[in-house]
Amino acid sequence: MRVALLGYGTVGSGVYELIQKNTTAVKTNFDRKLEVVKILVKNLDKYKSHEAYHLFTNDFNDLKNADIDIAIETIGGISPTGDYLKHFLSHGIPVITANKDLIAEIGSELIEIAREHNTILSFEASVGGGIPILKPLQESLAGNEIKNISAVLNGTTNYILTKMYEDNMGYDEALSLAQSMGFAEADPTSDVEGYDAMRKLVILSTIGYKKHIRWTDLPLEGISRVTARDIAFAKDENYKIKLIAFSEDMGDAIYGTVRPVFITQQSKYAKIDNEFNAVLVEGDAVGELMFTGKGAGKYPTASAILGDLMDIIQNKKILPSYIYQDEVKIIKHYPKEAKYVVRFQAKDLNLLAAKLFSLFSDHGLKLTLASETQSLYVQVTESNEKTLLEKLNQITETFNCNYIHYLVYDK
Ligand SMILES: NC(=O)C1=CN([C@@H]2O[C@H](COP(=O)(O)OP(=O)(O)OC[C@H]3O[C@@H](n4cnc5c(N)ncnc54)[C@H](OP(=O)(O)O)[C@@H]3O)[C@@H](O)[C@H]2O)C=CC1
Ligand SMILES: N[C@@H](CC=O)C(=O)O
Repeated sequence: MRVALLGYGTVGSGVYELIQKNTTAVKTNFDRKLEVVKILVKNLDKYKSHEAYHLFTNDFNDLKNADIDIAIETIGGISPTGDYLKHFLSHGIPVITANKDLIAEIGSELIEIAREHNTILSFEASVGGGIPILKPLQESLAGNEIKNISAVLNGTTNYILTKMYEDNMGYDEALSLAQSMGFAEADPTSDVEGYDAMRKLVILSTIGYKKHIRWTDLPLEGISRVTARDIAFAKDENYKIKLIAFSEDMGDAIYGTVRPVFITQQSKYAKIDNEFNAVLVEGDAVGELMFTGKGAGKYPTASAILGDLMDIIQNKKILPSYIYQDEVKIIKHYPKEAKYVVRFQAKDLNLLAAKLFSLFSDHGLKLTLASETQSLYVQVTESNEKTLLEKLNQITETFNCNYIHYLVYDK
């Protein structure tokens, strides 16, 4: 099996190493010779001293002209990657990718091309790093109606929040560390603003609910507005803050979001720290299942790619059930009763507190003053998020103040 590797960064180099490590086992177990024959990169000079420099190229035409059985894409982004993948698939060459941006954006189009040309597009590594989740969702859980999915899906932000919580590390230092360990995207805005987690949630939800969900349709908030003071408050109150992605099939509509939430120490996510991810799936037959493991990094991600590679070597021709049915209605605000933590920043905190009492006195109201940051933390229960926001917006108009509100997530 002649493999073309596109990209030789964190993930690509891991894939190369794992292929070298597994060639003998593949030969023994499947009677196939596995061989990387081309490696596409951007900057050829970086690889001059690599033992396999002769395989490297920065010209895609070299891959087009080579005799290739499988293409593995670890470049990232939409362009030119999308065109590269379309080229392979339309020539009947199976493709494995870790690229969630591409799958969330044009996954259905790519799968259609694969189907037309009787080939495969696999993307297990695009969600949850090393955690096998797409395959179980499509194959092992095929007899279930998936009710809801909730998850920690971004290693970088989970790492940052863990370091801020456990070690009082600053946001910038924690982000730099995550980048140096290869967890972050080329542009970490994708991580910290929640786009990466949202793309992954939409891939999971589209497969799980078999409904058309565009990643740009769902409300999202990243962690860039979470302050060190918020984390200290969470600690004082025995909570943690996590960037959680969750969606629920409500029959005629989908609720889905990525947002920083407060969780209790008893939450299923409380011990999912650093670059670890976790995906909690509820099926009507099986009930709740939780999948956990390293969601980012060189070898965990390469491990997921090797899993896809083994399927292709064994001639398993299962195309992901990334089926788009009719567009679904999206519910934008959390529709159920929940507890919230709201942080207000205002000049006159006493007046603000009086107003809060008048609006929320019978809603389990608890106020905590953080005078050093001129802020007030409010814990309150509301019947649904839309009602809460109406009240909060009424307050901001009256007091010319700003706020951030966190759902207290109860899983
Ligand atoms: N890092 C992680 O933990 C995970 C990453 N992913 C996904 O895997 C993919 C790769 O991520 P990662 O390995 O971290 O990225 P890196 O930035 O580490 O590596 C990207 C590689 O692609 C090459 N490249 C970039 N642009 C081009 C281009 N136009 N033509 C040819 N080669 C190009 C780079 O070449 P050069 O070396 O010359 O610069 C580099 O080798 C992304 O889609 C990412 O979202 C998925 C799961 C986890
Ligand atoms: N940047 C991503 C990498 C894996 O998908 C993350 O931090 O999770």
